Amino acid sequence: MTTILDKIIDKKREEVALLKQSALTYKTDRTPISFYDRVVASKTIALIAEVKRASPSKGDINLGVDPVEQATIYADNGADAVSVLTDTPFFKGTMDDLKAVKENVEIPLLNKDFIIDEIQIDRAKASGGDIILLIAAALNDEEMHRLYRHSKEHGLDVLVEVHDEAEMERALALEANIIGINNRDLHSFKTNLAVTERLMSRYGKEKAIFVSESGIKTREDAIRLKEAGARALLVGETLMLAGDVAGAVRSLKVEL
Ligand SMILES: O=C(O)c1ccccc1NCC(=O)[C@H](O)[C@H](O)COP(=O)(O)O
Repeated sequence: MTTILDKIIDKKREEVALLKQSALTYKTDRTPISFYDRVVASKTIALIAEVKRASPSKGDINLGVDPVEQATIYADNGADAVSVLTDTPFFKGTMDDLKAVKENVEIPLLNKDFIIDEIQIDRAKASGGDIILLIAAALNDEEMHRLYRHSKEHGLDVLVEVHDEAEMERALALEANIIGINNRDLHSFKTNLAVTERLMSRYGKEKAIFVSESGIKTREDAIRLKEAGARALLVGETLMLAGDVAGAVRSLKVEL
């Protein structure tokens, strides 16, 4: 059965083909900021706070958001990284959002996109990204290894995202040091924090930093995921819809 991810990746292939045809090159000598080091040093659960205008599961979430204003509130209230969704067709984000946030915020930035080719990694780094995302469900082993190596050679952190045991085994075989467990089912779009609990109980917490992703709403959720062994949380919709964004960020930063 075709998932939304298959549709997104089909569109991404067109985007990558156009990028490769263009005369643009993505060279930069900047040194990315380490998210991994920040998490290891942190005494609280780390928070990756996301700028997310829209999504396939929810449609429009917050189209009027100013990414710089939102990211500044995140950073000023204790977020450890900002995730900027740069996919346009499905999430209504842009690479310009990432560049603008980079100019104004000093914590690490995750270029949240659907990476299938090295050129997107080079573009991410040149546009201010410090972390890139590799989604196990979208890549075969050869692609994951090649793209992981390319990112590491360029000094970037890599968040390797998994949904189930089989993908977790592949991420661990890669020796990924940051693994995201996505609580969102790609078929039904339903989120279930028990996915993190199930995978964390099966795989040793020592092998990587585990980030619980999607469907996180409250401080109680953060405590539950910390108790399951997660060292970091990735939160989008809850923060994009919060009346008090600063308070929402602070409430998720639970002590380890
Ligand atoms: O959010 C979606 O609808 C979605 C659908 C298909 C693939 C990816 C999707 N989201 C990307 C993400 O990983 C989330 O934006 C991120 O984990 C934050 O989730 P949330 O806090 O539930 O907004």
